[in-house]
Amino acid sequence: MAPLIVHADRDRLAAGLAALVAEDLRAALRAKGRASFAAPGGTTPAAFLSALAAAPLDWARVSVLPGDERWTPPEDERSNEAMIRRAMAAATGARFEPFWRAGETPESAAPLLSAAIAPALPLDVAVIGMGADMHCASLFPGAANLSAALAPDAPPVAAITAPGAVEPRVTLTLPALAGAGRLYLLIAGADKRAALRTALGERDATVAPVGAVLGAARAAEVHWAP
Ligand SMILES: O=C(O)[C@H](O)[C@@H](O)[C@H](O)[C@H](O)COP(=O)(O)O
Repeated sequence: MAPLIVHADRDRLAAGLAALVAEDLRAALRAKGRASFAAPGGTTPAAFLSALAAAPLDWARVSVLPGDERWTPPEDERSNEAMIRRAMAAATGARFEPFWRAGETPESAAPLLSAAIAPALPLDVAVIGMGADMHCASLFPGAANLSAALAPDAPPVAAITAPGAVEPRVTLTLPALAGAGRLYLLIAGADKRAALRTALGERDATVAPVGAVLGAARAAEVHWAP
């Protein structure tokens, strides 16, 4: 069971998790001379990512990739790549490895991306968000291809589209996320804490993908603030 760390407020959540992740990345740099970090999408993580980017790190040796991407160009405000680059602008020299590929579909890009990120695996750190529907990354309940993306032998990146989604997506799969040296779930608000409680009691991985990912993780923590 992943421990739940409760922070007094969202500022302390962002700062506290950033300090932990920065130390994880420094440890990887000391051990291997390089590090890899999968950043969360959505709206919650911007403060965390900005605080992390301000940490004194040799960012030129850190690969930063999105945990998932809405399949839209980085010029689009919905792009996770754009949000991550903006929030992490202070991480001078960080090696961003975006998922968006012009001229490709999620289906055609996924195997290319699996091959491209292979040298960065296992990830040193992955941080994911969660929706009230118990998805994480783009592992959405009810999505076509979800079971394949949750399989222990899934390739690192899969194409996946949530029912009624604005756009198709690509996502890191369960083995890529769970195989990270450190996996952190970053959530805020009472609704998500309640959804997490439900997810931890749900045995069907396709109903609660976040529960399956946390349950399979090498080392996971949940960080939450009201
Ligand atoms: O592209 C996305 O939005 C992410 O894939 C998604 O998993 C996100 O992390 C959660 O939905 C939480 O999003 P919020 O932080 O906006 O609530």
